[in-house]
Amino acid sequence: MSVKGEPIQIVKATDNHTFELDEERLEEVLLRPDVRNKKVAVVSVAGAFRKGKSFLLDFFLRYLNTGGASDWLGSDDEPLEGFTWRGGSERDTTGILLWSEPFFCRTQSGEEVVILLMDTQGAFDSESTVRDCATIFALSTMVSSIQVYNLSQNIQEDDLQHLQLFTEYGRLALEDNDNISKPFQVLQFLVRDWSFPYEAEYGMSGGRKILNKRLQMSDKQHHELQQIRRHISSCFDSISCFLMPHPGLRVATNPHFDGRLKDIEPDFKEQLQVLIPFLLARENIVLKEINGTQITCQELVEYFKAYIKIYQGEELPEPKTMLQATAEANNLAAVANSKNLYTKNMEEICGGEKPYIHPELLEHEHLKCMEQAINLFHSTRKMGGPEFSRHYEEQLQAEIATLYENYQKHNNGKNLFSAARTPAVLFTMTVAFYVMASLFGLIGVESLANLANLVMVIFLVLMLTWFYVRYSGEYRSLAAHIDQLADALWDNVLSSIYAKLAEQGVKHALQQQQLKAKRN
Ligand SMILES: Nc1nc2c(ncn2[C@@H]2O[C@H](COP(=O)(O)OP(=O)(O)OP(=O)(O)O)[C@@H](O)[C@H]2O)c(=O)[nH]1
Ligand SMILES: [Mg+2]
Repeated sequence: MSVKGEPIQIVKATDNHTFELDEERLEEVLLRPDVRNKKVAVVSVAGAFRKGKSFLLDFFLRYLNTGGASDWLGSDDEPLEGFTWRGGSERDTTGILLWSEPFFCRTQSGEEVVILLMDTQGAFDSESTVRDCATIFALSTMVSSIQVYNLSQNIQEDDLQHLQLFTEYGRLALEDNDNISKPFQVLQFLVRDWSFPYEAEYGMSGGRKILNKRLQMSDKQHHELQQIRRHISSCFDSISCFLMPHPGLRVATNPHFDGRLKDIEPDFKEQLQVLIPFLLARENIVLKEINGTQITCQELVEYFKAYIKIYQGEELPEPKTMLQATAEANNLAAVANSKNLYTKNMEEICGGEKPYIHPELLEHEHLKCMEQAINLFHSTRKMGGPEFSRHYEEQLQAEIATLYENYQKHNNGKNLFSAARTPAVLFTMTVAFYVMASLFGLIGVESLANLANLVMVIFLVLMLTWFYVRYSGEYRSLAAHIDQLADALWDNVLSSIYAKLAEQGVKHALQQQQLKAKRN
């Protein structure tokens, strides 16, 4: 008996690694008048590519299609149809698919609800980025009430690591992340081709045994292992595991196998009859809840639209491969270390308590410290290779440039003359005119001596006024005018005289340094 309906692609992968929601087709299914106001259960199967996800979903279809009748598994000679599945090593399913026919079922309270089946793109194929895989897994976990995590042969630590990464990507997208209620509902680990029934028997109880072992936490465990386990438990309301036997070599290797029951090992069929009712029987089905409230099909459409928008936007951080993330962390740590070395060396030269140093000398020291910092960056072992590190070296140089700018400003602030430039200029002018007045007096040119005296008094008065304004905080605009006058005098007259004197000083200091270096 063939199943009514067809798989419809509701989430499509585009060429530039983004996903698009086919709202029209989604609404065709979920906004049907007999469906839209009913509560909904969404069962999704996700995991690595080529591991029999679509194949399994077709048995889910058979079960729901017959309403769970005792002979739901079908006859021996019937090919398995529904979500497309096939043999081979290349990926098949892409994006997210939904079965076009919703299934109705009456819960124990007598309410009629809708069950939807969802097939997903397999993770870790050679065409998908980490972000693609994380998006599909996160999206399907967010909209489903039961997420079947399909694994091959065992639950390995890397399976848990990926689960952690993907669920974190999902949790990040949920706005009401209060960290108290768990963001997702049922997680069903499904281990395919379990080959150690003598250790843990097929089915639920063996699954529980393995799951307890894998998710067990102990004080002796490394912090990293504990953290993964804590994270996974904090994401799902309920977690269980089921161990599936191998379906037989004809299923796994025969290119002409079309899903007929007679080609499938009896153990596999037996366990299908345990697993599927456990997930889909009306007394077990879990309805989709968001923030603790059961939602209808119509509401699910809105959530779907909102969630996909988040993944299309730029606001979420990009999930990376392990090497990329580690290399990034290594390089950032090396940048921070090198920057610290620069700061430490520069602090010794021109830090808070150190006296003013001439700008040219400061630049000389800055270049020396920067070279040391960059050498340290080069000599630190980092993952990712030189190409990858180049970008971080540029970042280091930019950060050092900013630090240097601040040191320059700080150093200038320490220059007594620039801090007290106005009084110094006024004082210099007062003294200069006093000397001039005395000289003119000495050679008997009284009129010029009087003029110089007058100018000296004016400068003296300006200086006293400036001091008064600075002390009292009154007439501040007057002080600003005096500052302007002093600046003009400094720029046009005094600075060139001072610069000549300073140049001589710096030359002398550099010569001394070179001599010292030669002697050493
Ligand atoms: N070893 C093994 N093979 C299986 C099992 N179930 C199905 N297969 C075979 O695995 C192959 C792939 O099945 P699909 O259902 O297309 O796999 P999929 O996970 O949907 O693959 P993608 O859509 O590419 O992600 C088929 O040849 C199936 O016959 C199983 O439990 N164990
Ligand atoms: Mg598939």
